Amino acid sequence: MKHKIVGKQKNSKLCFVCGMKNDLGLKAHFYATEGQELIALFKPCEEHQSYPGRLHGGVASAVLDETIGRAILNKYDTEVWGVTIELNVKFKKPIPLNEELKVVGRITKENNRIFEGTGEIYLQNGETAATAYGKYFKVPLERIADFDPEENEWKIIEKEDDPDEIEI
Ligand SMILES: CCCCCCCCCCCCCCCC(=O)SCCNC(=O)CCNC(=O)[C@H](O)C(C)(C)COP(=O)(O)OP(=O)(O)OC[C@H]1O[C@@H](n2cnc3c(N)ncnc32)[C@H](O)[C@@H]1OP(=O)(O)O
Repeated sequence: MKHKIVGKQKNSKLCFVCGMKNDLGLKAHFYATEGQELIALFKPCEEHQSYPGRLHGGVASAVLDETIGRAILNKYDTEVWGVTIELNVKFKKPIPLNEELKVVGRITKENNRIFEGTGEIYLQNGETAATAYGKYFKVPLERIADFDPEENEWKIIEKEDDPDEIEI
């Protein structure tokens, strides 16, 4: 299925998943789709392994968590932030290193205190490697972190190969 991309989310400086200056991080890029989903693209490397050649399940969980947690920004931009209070991940296939992976996340339920969502990691052959359900507590950003957007380099990072559509 082709997903039309309607926008790109911002990256940060040091977040493990989206920090562009975190040398051990995933440096994932996040694209909002026409269908109100969010797609993360990232390429794990050797430092992200568990068994040799296999992505660590905790790292897979981290990227699923952030993709679902960021999907709320498609709707509210930066007005609503959440902290994860529950994450349930199912690992269905080994996830390889050194190849680009796609993660899709979406919000499935929301009220004034929490939001919930689901997500999946897809292998290059289209198989679903992991699925997740996450629950998030809405917290104002100033209660989550002492966050200065400039200091934390919170900005859109444009790449020459930013996609107009993503096929999964
Ligand atoms: C510009 C910025 C750039 C940023 C840079 C880039 C980053 C962009 C990332 C964005 C995407 C994010 C994706 C990753 C997000 C994380 O990784 S966040 C890190 C992991 N999570 C956490 O640290 C959360 C830790 N927990 C807490 O801080 C506190 O438990 C909470 C959630 C704030 C709640 O605490 P509280 O305000 O003191 O409230 P409390 O009375 O304890 O609970 C309130 C209610 O929630 C319920 N509750 C609390 N915990 C739970 C639970 N685990 N399960 C079920 N119910 C619960 C309680 O039972 C209570 O219910 P009621 O009794 O009122 O009915």
